Amino acid sequence: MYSSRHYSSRHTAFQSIPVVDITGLRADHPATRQATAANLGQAAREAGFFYLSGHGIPTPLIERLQARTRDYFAQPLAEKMRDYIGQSHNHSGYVPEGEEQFYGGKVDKKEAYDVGFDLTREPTKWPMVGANQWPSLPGFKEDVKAYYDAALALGQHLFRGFALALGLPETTFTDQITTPPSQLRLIHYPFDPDTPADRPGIGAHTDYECFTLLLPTAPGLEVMNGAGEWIDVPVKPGCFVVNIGDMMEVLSNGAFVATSHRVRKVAEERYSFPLFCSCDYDTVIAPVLPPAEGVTNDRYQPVVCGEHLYAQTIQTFRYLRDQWQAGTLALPDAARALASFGRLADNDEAERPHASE
Ligand SMILES: O=C(O)CCC(=O)C(=O)O
Ligand SMILES: [Fe+2]
Repeated sequence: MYSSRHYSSRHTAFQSIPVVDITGLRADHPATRQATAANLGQAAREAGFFYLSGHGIPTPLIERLQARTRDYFAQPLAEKMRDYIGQSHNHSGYVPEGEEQFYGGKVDKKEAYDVGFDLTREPTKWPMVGANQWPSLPGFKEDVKAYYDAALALGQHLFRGFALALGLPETTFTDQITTPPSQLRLIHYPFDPDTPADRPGIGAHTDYECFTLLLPTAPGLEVMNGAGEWIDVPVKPGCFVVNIGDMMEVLSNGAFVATSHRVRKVAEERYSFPLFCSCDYDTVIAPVLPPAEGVTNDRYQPVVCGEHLYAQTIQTFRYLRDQWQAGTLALPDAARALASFGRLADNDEAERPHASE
């Protein structure tokens, strides 16, 4: 879900992130939808990170998701490990602290439960799409699925908005989204005053997919602006946080840039719920526009959406990396080194890790 990288000089030196109300995306009148999409486009260009209001997801769905998540993580580790992600076929389940490791980074102080598009007619031909592993906790599956479905539908609205913002037919992306490898993570950042100050909740990274719809419960999230400064993203009641991911950067030929973000050591117990919105696994992601200003013609090469995601996941999740290093699992063709987007890719070649390391 993440690649690590620094900042993009194509963003402004914003000191807070903009708010975009997307109520107008549901309007019957095309001009209203277009005007709303223009606001989306501006936020995606200038910051790559914004609050989303007018999302339309009912509060009880969110409250039930949060309550189930609290109950789930309050269980003993041995109970949670019964649904360890390493025993699933579609990369779903419990992710204990230390399972994910990023290049050169400290181990994140977090645990998670990951679910994907719950495609129960198994087997599928895609490694990250299939039937989810669900814990036996009563109501968990129902409430998490209900939230997933609502958030995925919201994501489809945004995909239509981004298409308009890029000057494309409204259904350009949604035509390619039927069984996407879009993951919802339930993340728990435990509060532990003894954690060293430099051990983050999540180290700096960009997200791999097109965009992310995030619901946080407490402060701690920071985003890097175009001047390389870390800017606080406090919780804004009633709003989601949206950020542009790697695939949208490619699609827009650099007009929208995936934005680096991180979660610092938390000052209170924190939960957050990102839905990583992707196109279908086999979708070839290639620029749909001429290069943005300052972007060379060959900067963005076509990449198979799911392969990019899977390759990055193999390199960061211990259970997959072990299989890869043992030779029982191959990286997909599209494998790129981690951190191959944005400024790190432009300027810091020497820092970039390689898939073989
Ligand atoms: O917890 C958060 O607020 C951010 C999580 C995040 O960046 C991610 O999961 O990719
Ligand atoms: Fe992220």
